[in-house]
Amino acid sequence: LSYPARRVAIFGGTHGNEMSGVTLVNLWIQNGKEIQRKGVETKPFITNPRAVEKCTRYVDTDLNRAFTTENLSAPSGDDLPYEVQRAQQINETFGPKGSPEAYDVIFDLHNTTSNMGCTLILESSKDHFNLQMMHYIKKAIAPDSCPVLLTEHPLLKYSTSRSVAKHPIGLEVGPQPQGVLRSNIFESMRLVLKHALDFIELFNEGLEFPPCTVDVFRVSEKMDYPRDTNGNIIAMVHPNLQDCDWEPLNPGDPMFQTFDGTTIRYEGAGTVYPTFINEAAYYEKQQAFVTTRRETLAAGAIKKT
Ligand SMILES: CC(=O)N[C@@H](CC(=O)O)C(=O)O
Ligand SMILES: [Zn+2]
Repeated sequence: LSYPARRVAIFGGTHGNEMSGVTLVNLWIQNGKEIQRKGVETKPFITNPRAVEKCTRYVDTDLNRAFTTENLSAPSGDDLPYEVQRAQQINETFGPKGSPEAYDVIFDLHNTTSNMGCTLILESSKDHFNLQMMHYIKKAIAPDSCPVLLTEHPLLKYSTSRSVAKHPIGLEVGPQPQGVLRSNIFESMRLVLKHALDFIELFNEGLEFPPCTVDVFRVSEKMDYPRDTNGNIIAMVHPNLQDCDWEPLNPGDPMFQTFDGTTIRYEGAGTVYPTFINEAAYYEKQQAFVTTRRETLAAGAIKKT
C-alpha cells in the first residue's frame, strides 16, 4: 500500500439505538475540530437517520446486512425497503464498493450489550493497512486491551455499511444497553478513534510502519440458544459464561442454563473464545454468541510514497 488515506468517514447510527456512535457523530457534525488531522478529510455521517429518530436498530431491515451486490445493483425506487434505499445512497456517496473512487477508510461505530470491551472489527486478514492501524491502536491503548475480531468467514461474513470503503473498520464497544449512554463506553470509543486518526495522520506524513504481527480472534461458529419445536428459547446463557467474552470456553464447560436449572455444556472439540455473548440484537438472528479461535496475523511494512 502506498497511496495516502485522504478520505475518511466516521459512521454512527448504522443501528439507531447504539448511542455512543450516534452521539459522537452528532457532536462532530456540530464541531469537527476533534477529528481533524493534517492531510486528512474526515466526514462524520449518520447512516440510518430514521432508525436514530425512532431509537431502534432499524426500520425495515438491518442496514448492516444490506450492502450486498444484489441490493446495491437493484433498480432504485420508493418501493424498496428504507435501509436498501439508504444503502444505495451511502454506496453512491462513499463507494462505489470495490471501486477506486471509494473512500479510503470508514470507521463504523457500534455498541453491544455484551461485555466485549473495546473491540476492533477487521473484515480481511490481508488488509495490511488495517492490521498496521490495529497494531498501533493496541500499543497506544495498553495496558488496556483492545481485542480484534476477524469476521472473515465463508458463511458468517455479512455485508456491512463500512464495506463500501477500501479499508473498513468496525468499532464495537460494550457493555451498554440499547438506547443508553454510558460515559465509560462513550469515552473509550472516543479514545480509540483518536488513536486511529493519529495513525492515519502519521501514515500520510510518510512515516514507515515496519512489519508486525497482530493477535486476532477469528469468527468460527454461531451458537443459537436451545429452543423448543415452536422456536421458543428454553435456556439462558449460563452464569459462568455471562459477561465472559474473550475468555476460554473448554469442552465440558457450562454454556446454557434451562429454566429448571439444568446446565447445558459446551461439546466442541477444543478451546474457543466466545464473544457477543447474550447480545440483545442477536435474539432475532438466532445467535446466543459466536465462538472464535485465536490466530496471529502478519502485517507487511507500509509507507506512503
Ligand atoms: C451488536 C451489533 O450491532 N454488532 C454489529 C457488528 C458489526 O458491525 O460487524 C452487527 O451485528 O452489525
Ligand atoms: Zn450495531
